Amino acid sequence: MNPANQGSTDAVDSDVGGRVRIFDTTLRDGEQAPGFSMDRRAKLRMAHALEELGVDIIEAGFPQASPDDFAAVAEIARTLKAPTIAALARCQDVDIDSAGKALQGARHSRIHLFLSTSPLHREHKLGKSRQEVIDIAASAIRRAKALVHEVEFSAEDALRTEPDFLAEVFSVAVEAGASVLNAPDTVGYVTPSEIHAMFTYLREHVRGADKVMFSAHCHDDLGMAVANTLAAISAGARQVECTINGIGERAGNAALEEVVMALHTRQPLFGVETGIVTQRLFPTSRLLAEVTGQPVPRNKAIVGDNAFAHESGIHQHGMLKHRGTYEIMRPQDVGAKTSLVLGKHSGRHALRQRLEELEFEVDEATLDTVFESFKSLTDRQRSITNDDLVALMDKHQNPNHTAAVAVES
Ligand SMILES: CC(=O)SCCNC(=O)CCNC(=O)[C@H](O)C(C)(C)COP(=O)(O)OP(=O)(O)OC[C@H]1O[C@@H](n2cnc3c(N)ncnc32)[C@H](O)[C@@H]1OP(=O)(O)O
Ligand SMILES: CC(C)C(=O)C(=O)O
Repeated sequence: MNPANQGSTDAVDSDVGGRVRIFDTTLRDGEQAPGFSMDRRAKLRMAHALEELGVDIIEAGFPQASPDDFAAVAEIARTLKAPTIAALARCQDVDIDSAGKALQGARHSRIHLFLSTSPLHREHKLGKSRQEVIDIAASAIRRAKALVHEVEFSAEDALRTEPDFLAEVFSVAVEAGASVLNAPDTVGYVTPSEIHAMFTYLREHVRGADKVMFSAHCHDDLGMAVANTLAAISAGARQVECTINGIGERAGNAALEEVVMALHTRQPLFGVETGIVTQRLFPTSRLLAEVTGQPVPRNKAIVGDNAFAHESGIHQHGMLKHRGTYEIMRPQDVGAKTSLVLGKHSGRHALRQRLEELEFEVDEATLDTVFESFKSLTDRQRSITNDDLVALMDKHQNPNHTAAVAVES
């Protein structure tokens, strides 16, 4: 086993910074959302890409969900070398045994057990008392522990659970052998200050807290999944569960690329590192879009087409003087490129720069004239290509040339 991948070996201490483990659940929580399911072949392709990206743990699926998911987890477990491979299981023997079997070939294996702890879920979903929840969790952890290298226990709906009861469930989970304790915000309900307070409380009140790793798993129902994940890290979480492009149940999970680049870009603020090869973020995002057939929204942070694109003249002028005026990350650090898109909002500086790139010599008078034609064209056309510019210049230089007329019509 590679100690660097083992949850129990890295005691949590937010005050001294350290390494945050990236637990990718694109292939489990991500694929649970309508429209995102992946078959075994798609999962294997994504798993290889996630390994290249440098994630620490890949949650490959839920083996009890279907024969194909069992096969996908088993194949990923057999094939991948570096990351820990995790499989989800309810606290039921059938799920645990199935997960254990699927993970048999893995170099580093983890069963991820979950059981609801909030009053609402205890009463309406499980119909179990507090003590029954504790007993079921403990016996499931013991069973799982015999099958794999390590066990993660998730208290489903943790952030709506009474803190003292949650601390008790987690304390028993540690005694039973869990080495990672995940407190998910299952329904994306809390705010950053609330999740910070919960993780601080848990680290102070769980018996054996110093021997385990605390993990955050945040959903985006109120658009706070990434902010909440970062707040949990500030409170000592050293594993975070996230997905490529933020896909996942309902409004999704915390987007891996956003969490990682926030930690990277604001490193002095958070004082932690990840093992992510950030240059692989963009290609991995695009691969997911390809295998699921779900395009990435243009304005998506980090990996959307517009994340490093500038059309406004004032911004383009700033970018041409110093890219730091309008970009806080280097696009090449996430595997993307900057683009200055010419359109309705562009100004003379960007137009001149593009014309010079196209090897036109542009004096002020030419620029003024061509700029006027360019602006009229943008009222009819959303973006302007190099061919359009060549035609505009041709019309300017050869007013009687017929090819240029098409541009104006
Ligand atoms: C927060 C999360 O994301 S949890 C993960 C959710 N993901 C999924 O559900 C995807 C995969 N799921 C499936 O394919 C199916 O739900 C299966 C195969 C796991 C189970 O199917 P079924 O046996 O038909 O049960 P169904 O899904 O209708 O109901 C859930 C059952 O699990 C029980 N259950 C729910 N959570 C847990 C848990 N953590 N531990 C033990 N039992 C649980 C429910 O009480 C219910 O039990 P019941 O059948 O005795 O009433
Ligand atoms: C299984 C758990 C971690 C989960 O997905 C959730 O609570 O959202």
